Amino acid sequence: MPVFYETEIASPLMLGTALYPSPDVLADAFRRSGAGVATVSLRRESAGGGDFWELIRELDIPVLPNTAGCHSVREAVTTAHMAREVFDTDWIKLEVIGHADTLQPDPFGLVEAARILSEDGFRVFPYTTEDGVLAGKLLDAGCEVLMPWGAPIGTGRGLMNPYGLRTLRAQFPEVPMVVDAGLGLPSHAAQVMEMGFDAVLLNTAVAQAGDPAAMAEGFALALRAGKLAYDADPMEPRDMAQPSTPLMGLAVLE
Ligand SMILES: CC(=O)[C@@H](O)[C@H](O)COP(=O)(O)O
Repeated sequence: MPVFYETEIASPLMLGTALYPSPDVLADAFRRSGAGVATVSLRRESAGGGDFWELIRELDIPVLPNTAGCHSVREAVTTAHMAREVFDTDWIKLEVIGHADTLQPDPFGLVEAARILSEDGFRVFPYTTEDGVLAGKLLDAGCEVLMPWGAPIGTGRGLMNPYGLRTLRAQFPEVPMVVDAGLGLPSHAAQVMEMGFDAVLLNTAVAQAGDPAAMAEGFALALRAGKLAYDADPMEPRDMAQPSTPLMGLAVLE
């Protein structure tokens, strides 16, 4: 199972806690999928109050607070400090949004905030793009985990740039990596694991499904299938057809 900052988590499924139709549905989705980490937003916690925190505590899994909605380094750093106090963890999923429409990360702000927070003892999980140069800068800034995007948050489009993600995975084979955001279907999660990534983080695809608990379980099964396939050393695709049935014993027609 994936290890992040010396902590092994019970499942490669990291699940967000926003957008569910009710707290009971949220709890069902977590239980049925056996998700390994719950991501929470400080803003959500502020709005939901003590009941929400109680619900998360009852899940009894590690909590990864995030700086969702932060558009500047200052805002993200301040939010991370507040989250550390509220959730009593030094883990922080760092989002510094650079574009209001696409919610694309701001690479410059992200690196700066990652450095400030790492120096202050945070264990940073940066939400980033699949850019390998940016990844190297984040590692230099103190990050020991990377969270490249699959597609923009909330789109459910699956992997926009599989080639870029594969390249990133190959460039830093020892770094734990979580593909975060934009996944819409369990098959997208299987694809991530087949590429050798360690985990996925998703929210909208489960929370907005007609049956969130069933969809969460579907993702959990797909992650397992993808990981099994990756570990089983899959065949290389080839261009030319090659018969899978031996030709020996074939009838000869004159
Ligand atoms: C929950 C959380 O952290 C989101 O910001 C995350 O990026 C998930 O994205 P999707 O909602 O697209 O799965």
